[in-house]
Amino acid sequence: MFDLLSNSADVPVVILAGGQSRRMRGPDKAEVRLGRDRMIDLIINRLRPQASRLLVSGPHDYGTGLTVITDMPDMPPGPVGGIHSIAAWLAANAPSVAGFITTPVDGPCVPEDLVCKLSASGDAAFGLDETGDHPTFAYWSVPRLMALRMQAPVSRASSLRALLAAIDATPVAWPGAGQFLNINTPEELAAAQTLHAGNSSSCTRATISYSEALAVLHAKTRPLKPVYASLKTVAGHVLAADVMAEAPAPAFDNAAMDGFALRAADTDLATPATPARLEIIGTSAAGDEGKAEAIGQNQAVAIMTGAPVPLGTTSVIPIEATRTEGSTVLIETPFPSGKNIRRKGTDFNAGDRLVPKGTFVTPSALPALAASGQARFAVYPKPRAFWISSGNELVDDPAEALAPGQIYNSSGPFGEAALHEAGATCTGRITIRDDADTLIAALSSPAARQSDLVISTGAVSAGRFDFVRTALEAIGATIHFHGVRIRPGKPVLFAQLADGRYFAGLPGNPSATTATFRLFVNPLIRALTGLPAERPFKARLTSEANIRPNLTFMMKAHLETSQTGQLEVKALDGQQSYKVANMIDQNAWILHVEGAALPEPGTMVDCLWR
Ligand SMILES: Nc1nc2c(c(=O)[nH]1)N[C@H]1C(S)=C(S)[C@@H](COP(=O)(O)OP(=O)(O)OC[C@H]3O[C@@H](n4cnc5c(N)ncnc54)[C@H](O)[C@@H]3O)O[C@H]1N2
Ligand code: MOO
Ligand SMILES: [Mg+2]
Repeated sequence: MFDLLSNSADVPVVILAGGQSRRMRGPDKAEVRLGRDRMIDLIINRLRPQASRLLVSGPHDYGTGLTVITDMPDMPPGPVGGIHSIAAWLAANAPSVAGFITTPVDGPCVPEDLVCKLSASGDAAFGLDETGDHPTFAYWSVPRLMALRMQAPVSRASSLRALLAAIDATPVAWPGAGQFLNINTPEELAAAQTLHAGNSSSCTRATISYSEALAVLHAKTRPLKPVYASLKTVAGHVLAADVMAEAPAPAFDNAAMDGFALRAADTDLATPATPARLEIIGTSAAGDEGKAEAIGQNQAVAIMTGAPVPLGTTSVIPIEATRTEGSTVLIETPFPSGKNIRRKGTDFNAGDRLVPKGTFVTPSALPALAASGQARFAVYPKPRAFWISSGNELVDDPAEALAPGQIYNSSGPFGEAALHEAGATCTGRITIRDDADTLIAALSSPAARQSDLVISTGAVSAGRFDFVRTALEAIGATIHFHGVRIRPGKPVLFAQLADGRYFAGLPGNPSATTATFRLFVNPLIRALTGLPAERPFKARLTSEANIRPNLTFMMKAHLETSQTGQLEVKALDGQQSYKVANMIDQNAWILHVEGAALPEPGTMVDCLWR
């Protein structure tokens, strides 16, 4: 159940599903399918990235789990009654909500920036494009609607257009045509099927915030299916199950020093003039079975570090504190009891949880894993990633001289190394020309098919040859987000191919690539391997940071420890995303999240490791 009062800044979006579908001569439009999906589900998918509160105005929730607002009994049937009913419901159930957005259930191409644009344009607004006005795509003011209903009863004849005029709604223009498409007739349904199967490049880009995008990414990502690793291969993986100890460690009482196992009481009266004289009755070395003879009065066993202590031993005296004469050991001062014996089970016991699930296995975890006695460990596999650099201008071979217009592919090599560092394996890397068919072919190559995630660079922005989205849509991928309010890297895209592979479309400018890799691919790899989201750390800013409000900034930065051990960070000169030279000095990012106070030199700022 969602809480309408949790954040009054979020505008609720209500899907209008109450109308009859007379012209379609048939089923409820919410249930009509475009491709495999019901219209209502398509709309919900499209609205999710831009709206945190979705509701349905209609007879029921269509199995979506959304809250349903039904029309008030005293309202005339039709959309106007529906709008008044929503306003009254919100006024009663969510008094802090000032307005709401509506979108019709038969409008599957709803603009991805609908909520952002409509809610930014005053108290009441509606969509307009080259085909005219679209009163079902509108932002409605709750107080104005309530006031209107006080003035006069709602008339059966009134229209949405008249209602918008009565609350002084203003038009908000979208370029082109098609996003406000309404499916009213079988012909329009057929047209929409074509649009759905092909491209929807007419849709403008959503720009959601960094935190919203990260939330979408986390919501869409499931950890990979665990596999088993051996002691030899487990390092670098995340454990998918607790590792329990088979047996206690130490497995037996053993010596912590090279020397003699003895009974401390035999040394009680020792002095340099009258040393204790103990008979050496045997030897116990590491690896021995521990069957050395029990020690009796005035006896000792020569013993090595790690060797089992014989029965009767109360201490192990280091060899340096003794003198030997033939088969006798001489001890000149009393030696205390209980010294230098490592007792069975004092490290861990059988059945102890030695290493918890979710641990990233570093070399320092290996001693415990090895000591556990387990032969195999359930781990999340390293995500397999396929890297595609797109660009007609790109040259991979450094031996090749650049022709006019060409550049060296600078982010391809970065990709392979960064994937490795982030805990993934790179199943392949190719460079392709700027062309949708080539991308589609690359995605179905064997190496790409074997991967859990595909990363492309370039061709996700607004240029004529920026084909990534169109290509993905043509092969039935689901675009989870495209366009995030970040700098650099705003055009970044995150999607899932029809077979479930994740797809990150990183913008082509080199530091937009590295920044979006850090902001989204690193978290994706963490999520695929069951690791929790990473938290930034703080460092003192020692430079200016040229940051504007209303955007999340990733600044190339250099981090170091000051004389006093304080972490200090400076933004590098040349933040422009085409510049690569300063990345040599980059070992961190300054992460300024949209909405936070603008950082001044000397203040603490959030940082991410390189
Ligand atoms: N009208 C608009 N233009 C641009 C926008 C926008 O919103 N509206 N966004 C800008 C931003 S921000 C970025 S970032 C870039 C992203 O562009 P694309 O992802 O479409 O990438 P391309 O157009 O293919 O290339 C951009 C740039 O990067 C160079 N590049 C590409 N790949 C590599 C590589 N592997 N190694 C080195 N350099 C590479 C490419 O040559 C271009 O110079 O779009 C802006 N434009
Ligand atoms: O991501 Mo772009 O200009 O922000 O490079
Ligand atoms: Mg481009």
